[in-house]
Amino acid sequence: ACSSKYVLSQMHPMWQGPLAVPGGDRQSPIDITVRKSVFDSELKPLVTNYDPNTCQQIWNNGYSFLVEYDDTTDKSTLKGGPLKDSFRLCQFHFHWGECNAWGSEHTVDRRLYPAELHLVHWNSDKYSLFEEAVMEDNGLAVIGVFLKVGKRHEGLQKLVDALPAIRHKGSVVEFNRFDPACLLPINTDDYWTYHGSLTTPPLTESVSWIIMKQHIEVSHDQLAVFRSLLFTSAEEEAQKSMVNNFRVQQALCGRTVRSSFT
Ligand SMILES: NS(=O)(=O)c1ccc(C(=O)O)c(S(=O)(=O)NCCc2ccccc2)c1
Ligand SMILES: [Zn+2]
Repeated sequence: ACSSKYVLSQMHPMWQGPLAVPGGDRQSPIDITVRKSVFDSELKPLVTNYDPNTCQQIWNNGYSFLVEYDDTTDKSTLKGGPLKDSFRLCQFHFHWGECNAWGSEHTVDRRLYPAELHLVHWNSDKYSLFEEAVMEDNGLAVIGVFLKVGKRHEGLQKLVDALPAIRHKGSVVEFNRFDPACLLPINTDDYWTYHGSLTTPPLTESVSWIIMKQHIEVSHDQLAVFRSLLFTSAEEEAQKSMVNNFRVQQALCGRTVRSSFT
Protein backbone atom coordinates (compact mmCIF):
# COMPACT_ATOMS: atom_id res chain seq x y z
CA ALA A 1 0.00 0.00 0.00
CA CYS A 2 2.94 2.34 0.57
CA SER A 3 4.49 1.93 -2.87
CA SER A 4 1.50 3.57 -4.56
CA LYS A 5 1.28 7.33 -4.43
CA TYR A 6 -1.95 7.11 -2.52
CA VAL A 7 -2.70 4.76 0.32
CA LEU A 8 -6.29 3.83 0.74
CA SER A 9 -7.07 4.55 4.35
CA GLN A 10 -10.28 2.78 5.18
CA MET A 11 -11.67 5.75 7.05
CA HIS A 12 -14.33 5.20 9.65
CA PRO A 13 -17.55 5.11 7.61
CA MET A 14 -18.94 8.23 9.29
CA TRP A 15 -16.02 10.28 7.99
CA GLN A 16 -16.74 12.28 4.83
CA GLY A 17 -12.99 12.89 4.67
CA PRO A 18 -10.68 11.88 1.78
CA LEU A 19 -10.40 8.15 1.24
CA ALA A 20 -6.81 8.44 0.09
CA VAL A 21 -3.96 10.42 1.65
CA PRO A 22 -1.35 11.86 -0.79
CA GLY A 23 1.99 10.10 -0.30
CA GLY A 24 0.85 8.49 2.93
CA ASP A 25 3.82 6.40 3.98
CA ARG A 26 3.80 7.31 7.69
CA GLN A 27 0.15 6.96 8.64
CA SER A 28 -1.31 6.11 12.06
CA PRO A 29 -2.47 4.07 13.92
CA ILE A 30 -0.34 0.94 13.61
CA ASP A 31 0.13 -2.41 15.29
CA ILE A 32 3.24 -2.47 17.46
CA THR A 33 4.94 -5.84 16.99
CA VAL A 34 6.94 -6.00 20.22
CA ARG A 35 9.62 -8.37 18.95
CA LYS A 36 10.27 -6.07 15.95
CA SER A 37 10.65 -2.91 18.05
CA VAL A 38 14.23 -1.72 18.53
CA PHE A 39 15.56 -0.69 21.96
CA ASP A 40 17.16 2.79 21.78
CA SER A 41 19.28 3.67 24.83
CA GLU A 42 19.24 7.35 23.75
CA LEU A 43 15.51 7.56 24.55
CA LYS A 44 14.99 9.57 27.74
CA PRO A 45 12.23 9.49 30.36
CA LEU A 46 9.24 11.69 29.56
CA VAL A 47 9.10 15.02 31.38
CA THR A 48 5.54 16.37 31.72
CA ASN A 49 4.73 19.61 33.49
CA TYR A 50 0.95 20.17 33.33
CA ASP A 51 -0.69 23.15 35.04
CA PRO A 52 -4.31 22.16 35.89
CA ASN A 53 -5.26 25.86 35.78
CA THR A 54 -4.69 25.92 32.01
CA CYS A 55 -7.67 23.57 31.58
CA GLN A 56 -10.41 25.54 29.81
CA GLN A 57 -13.29 23.52 28.37
CA ILE A 58 -14.63 20.15 27.38
CA TRP A 59 -16.59 19.72 24.16
CA ASN A 60 -18.13 17.22 21.78
CA ASN A 61 -16.71 17.79 18.29
CA GLY A 62 -18.84 15.10 16.69
CA TYR A 63 -15.95 12.64 16.64
CA SER A 64 -14.73 12.42 20.24
CA PHE A 65 -14.85 14.67 23.29
CA LEU A 66 -11.90 17.01 23.72
CA VAL A 67 -10.59 18.58 26.93
CA GLU A 68 -8.86 21.77 25.76
CA TYR A 69 -6.02 23.62 27.43
CA ASP A 70 -4.80 27.20 27.13
CA ASP A 71 -1.70 26.80 24.96
CA THR A 72 -0.87 30.52 24.63
CA THR A 73 1.91 30.15 27.24
CA ASP A 74 4.40 27.45 28.18
CA LYS A 75 2.49 26.35 31.29
CA SER A 76 1.64 22.78 30.32
CA THR A 77 4.56 21.15 28.55
CA LEU A 78 6.02 17.81 27.44
CA LYS A 79 9.78 17.42 27.08
CA GLY A 80 12.28 14.55 27.02
CA GLY A 81 11.40 11.11 25.72
CA PRO A 82 12.28 11.02 22.01
CA LEU A 83 11.77 14.77 21.71
CA LYS A 84 14.46 17.39 21.10
CA ASP A 85 12.15 20.37 21.64
CA SER A 86 9.53 21.53 24.15
CA PHE A 87 5.91 20.76 23.26
CA ARG A 88 2.76 22.44 24.59
CA LEU A 89 -0.37 20.51 25.60
CA CYS A 90 -3.34 21.67 23.56
CA GLN A 91 -5.96 18.96 24.16
CA PHE A 92 -6.64 15.40 25.14
CA HIS A 93 -9.35 13.04 23.90
CA PHE A 94 -10.17 9.34 23.72
CA HIS A 95 -11.14 6.63 21.20
CA TRP A 96 -13.37 3.75 22.29
CA GLY A 97 -15.55 0.87 21.06
CA GLU A 98 -19.19 -0.08 21.37
CA CYS A 99 -18.06 -2.91 23.64
CA ASN A 100 -14.99 -3.72 25.71
CA ALA A 101 -13.59 -6.08 23.08
CA TRP A 102 -12.21 -3.24 20.95
CA GLY A 103 -11.84 0.54 20.77
CA SER A 104 -8.14 1.42 20.81
CA GLU A 105 -6.41 2.77 17.69
CA HIS A 106 -2.97 1.28 18.29
CA THR A 107 -2.53 -2.39 19.18
CA VAL A 108 0.35 -4.30 20.77
CA ASP A 109 0.99 -7.65 19.07
CA ARG A 110 -2.53 -7.24 17.63
CA ARG A 111 -4.03 -6.90 21.11
CA LEU A 112 -6.93 -4.43 21.15
CA TYR A 113 -7.84 -2.40 24.23
CA PRO A 114 -11.35 -1.06 24.98
CA ALA A 115 -10.13 2.53 24.67
CA GLU A 116 -7.09 4.77 24.12
CA LEU A 117 -6.26 8.23 25.51
CA HIS A 118 -4.40 10.75 23.34
CA LEU A 119 -2.68 13.83 24.80
CA VAL A 120 -1.94 16.19 21.88
CA HIS A 121 1.06 18.56 22.12
CA TRP A 122 2.69 20.91 19.56
CA ASN A 123 6.30 22.06 19.13
CA SER A 124 6.41 25.54 20.69
CA ASP A 125 10.18 25.86 20.17
CA LYS A 126 9.74 25.82 16.39
CA TYR A 127 6.20 27.13 15.79
CA SER A 128 3.96 29.82 17.28
CA LEU A 129 0.58 28.20 16.68
CA PHE A 130 -0.87 24.68 16.79
CA GLU A 131 -2.35 25.26 13.32
CA GLU A 132 1.19 25.81 11.95
CA ALA A 133 2.75 22.88 13.79
CA VAL A 134 0.07 20.44 12.66
CA MET A 135 1.35 20.78 9.08
CA GLU A 136 5.05 20.28 9.88
CA ASP A 137 7.24 17.20 10.06
CA ASN A 138 8.13 17.43 13.75
CA GLY A 139 5.20 19.59 14.71
CA LEU A 140 3.21 17.37 17.06
CA ALA A 141 3.82 14.88 19.85
CA VAL A 142 0.92 12.68 20.99
CA ILE A 143 1.09 10.47 24.09
CA GLY A 144 -1.09 7.36 23.77
CA VAL A 145 -2.28 5.50 26.87
CA PHE A 146 -4.29 2.26 26.69
CA LEU A 147 -7.34 1.88 28.92
CA LYS A 148 -8.36 -1.47 30.43
CA VAL A 149 -11.64 -2.19 32.24
CA GLY A 150 -11.13 -2.79 35.92
CA LYS A 151 -11.27 -0.62 39.00
CA ARG A 152 -12.81 2.84 38.91
CA HIS A 153 -10.39 5.63 38.00
CA GLU A 154 -10.95 8.32 40.66
CA GLY A 155 -9.25 11.09 38.64
CA LEU A 156 -11.33 10.31 35.54
CA GLN A 157 -14.64 10.61 37.42
CA LYS A 158 -14.63 14.44 37.34
CA LEU A 159 -14.44 14.23 33.55
CA VAL A 160 -17.10 11.47 33.35
CA ASP A 161 -19.46 13.63 35.42
CA ALA A 162 -19.15 16.43 32.84
CA LEU A 163 -20.07 14.26 29.84
CA PRO A 164 -23.90 14.33 30.11
CA ALA A 165 -23.69 18.11 29.59
CA ILE A 166 -21.96 17.63 26.20
CA ARG A 167 -24.03 14.71 24.94
CA HIS A 168 -24.60 16.28 21.49
CA LYS A 169 -22.13 17.29 18.76
CA GLY A 170 -21.21 20.93 19.15
CA SER A 171 -21.90 21.26 22.87
CA VAL A 172 -19.23 22.89 25.06
CA VAL A 173 -18.99 23.37 28.81
CA GLU A 174 -16.42 25.16 30.94
CA PHE A 175 -14.04 22.70 32.56
CA ASN A 176 -11.33 23.83 34.94
CA ARG A 177 -8.58 22.59 37.18
CA PHE A 178 -8.19 19.14 35.66
CA ASP A 179 -4.67 17.71 35.90
CA PRO A 180 -4.12 15.37 32.93
CA ALA A 181 -1.10 13.86 34.71
CA CYS A 182 -3.62 11.83 36.75
CA LEU A 183 -4.45 9.93 33.55
CA LEU A 184 -0.84 8.81 32.94
CA PRO A 185 0.24 5.34 34.11
CA ILE A 186 2.51 5.00 37.14
CA ASN A 187 5.45 4.07 34.93
CA THR A 188 5.97 6.58 32.10
CA ASP A 189 9.59 5.54 31.47
CA ASP A 190 8.59 2.53 29.33
CA TYR A 191 7.14 3.48 25.94
CA TRP A 192 7.29 2.80 22.20
CA THR A 193 7.82 5.69 19.78
CA TYR A 194 7.48 6.08 16.00
CA HIS A 195 6.81 8.78 13.41
CA GLY A 196 3.21 8.84 12.22
CA SER A 197 0.19 10.98 11.55
CA LEU A 198 -3.03 12.33 12.95
CA THR A 199 -5.64 9.59 12.92
CA THR A 200 -8.37 12.06 12.00
CA PRO A 201 -8.55 14.44 9.04
CA PRO A 202 -6.35 16.10 7.84
CA LEU A 203 -4.26 12.97 8.69
CA THR A 204 -1.10 15.06 8.40
CA GLU A 205 2.19 13.19 8.94
CA SER A 206 3.44 15.48 11.68
CA VAL A 207 3.23 13.32 14.80
CA SER A 208 5.90 11.80 17.05
CA TRP A 209 3.82 9.09 18.69
CA ILE A 210 4.74 8.04 22.26
CA ILE A 211 2.74 4.94 23.25
CA MET A 212 2.88 3.99 26.95
CA LYS A 213 3.67 0.35 27.70
CA GLN A 214 1.66 0.44 30.95
CA HIS A 215 -2.13 0.90 30.69
CA ILE A 216 -4.51 2.63 33.10
CA GLU A 217 -7.69 1.07 34.51
CA VAL A 218 -11.18 2.57 34.33
CA SER A 219 -14.45 0.98 35.42
CA HIS A 220 -17.04 -0.53 33.07
CA ASP A 221 -19.52 2.14 34.22
CA GLN A 222 -17.10 4.97 33.42
CA LEU A 223 -16.62 3.63 29.87
CA ALA A 224 -20.40 3.26 29.53
CA VAL A 225 -20.74 7.02 30.01
CA PHE A 226 -18.32 7.58 27.08
CA ARG A 227 -20.71 5.49 24.99
CA SER A 228 -23.69 7.64 26.06
CA LEU A 229 -22.26 10.51 24.01
CA LEU A 230 -23.71 11.14 20.55
CA PHE A 231 -22.08 11.77 17.15
CA THR A 232 -25.14 13.82 16.22
CA SER A 233 -26.27 17.31 17.17
CA ALA A 234 -29.45 18.07 19.10
CA GLU A 235 -31.21 19.18 15.87
CA GLU A 236 -30.71 15.90 13.98
CA GLU A 237 -33.51 13.31 14.11
CA ALA A 238 -31.50 10.07 14.16
CA GLN A 239 -29.34 10.14 17.29
CA LYS A 240 -26.18 8.04 16.74
CA SER A 241 -24.19 6.79 19.74
CA MET A 242 -20.59 7.94 19.75
CA VAL A 243 -18.80 4.57 19.65
CA ASN A 244 -16.11 2.94 17.46
CA ASN A 245 -14.53 6.37 16.81
CA PHE A 246 -11.16 4.84 15.86
CA ARG A 247 -9.31 4.63 12.58
CA VAL A 248 -8.30 1.27 11.10
CA GLN A 249 -4.64 0.33 11.29
CA GLN A 250 -2.25 1.55 8.63
CA ALA A 251 0.73 -0.06 6.93
CA LEU A 252 4.10 0.34 8.67
CA CYS A 253 5.82 1.07 5.32
CA GLY A 254 9.23 0.09 6.60
CA ARG A 255 9.12 2.28 9.69
CA THR A 256 10.93 1.18 12.85
CA VAL A 257 9.20 1.38 16.19
CA ARG A 258 11.73 2.16 18.92
CA SER A 259 11.36 1.16 22.59
CA SER A 260 12.73 2.95 25.65
CA PHE A 261 13.00 -0.38 27.48
CA THR A 262 14.42 -3.84 26.87
N1 LIG B 1 -6.15 10.92 17.15
S1 LIG B 1 -5.30 12.25 16.97
O1 LIG B 1 -4.48 12.49 18.13
O2 LIG B 1 -4.60 12.22 15.70
C1 LIG B 1 -6.43 13.61 16.90
C2 LIG B 1 -7.77 13.37 16.94
C3 LIG B 1 -8.67 14.45 16.91
C4 LIG B 1 -8.19 15.75 16.82
C5 LIG B 1 -9.22 16.84 16.72
O3 LIG B 1 -8.91 18.05 16.68
O4 LIG B 1 -10.41 16.48 16.72
C6 LIG B 1 -6.80 15.97 16.80
S2 LIG B 1 -6.07 17.54 16.71
O5 LIG B 1 -6.33 18.23 17.94
O6 LIG B 1 -4.68 17.34 16.38
N2 LIG B 1 -6.74 18.37 15.50
C7 LIG B 1 -6.57 17.86 14.18
C8 LIG B 1 -7.51 18.63 13.23
C9 LIG B 1 -7.09 20.05 13.17
C10 LIG B 1 -6.09 20.45 12.29
C11 LIG B 1 -5.74 21.78 12.21
C12 LIG B 1 -6.38 22.74 12.99
C13 LIG B 1 -7.40 22.33 13.88
C14 LIG B 1 -7.76 20.98 13.98
C15 LIG B 1 -5.94 14.89 16.83
ZN1 LIG C 1 -6.74 10.44 18.96
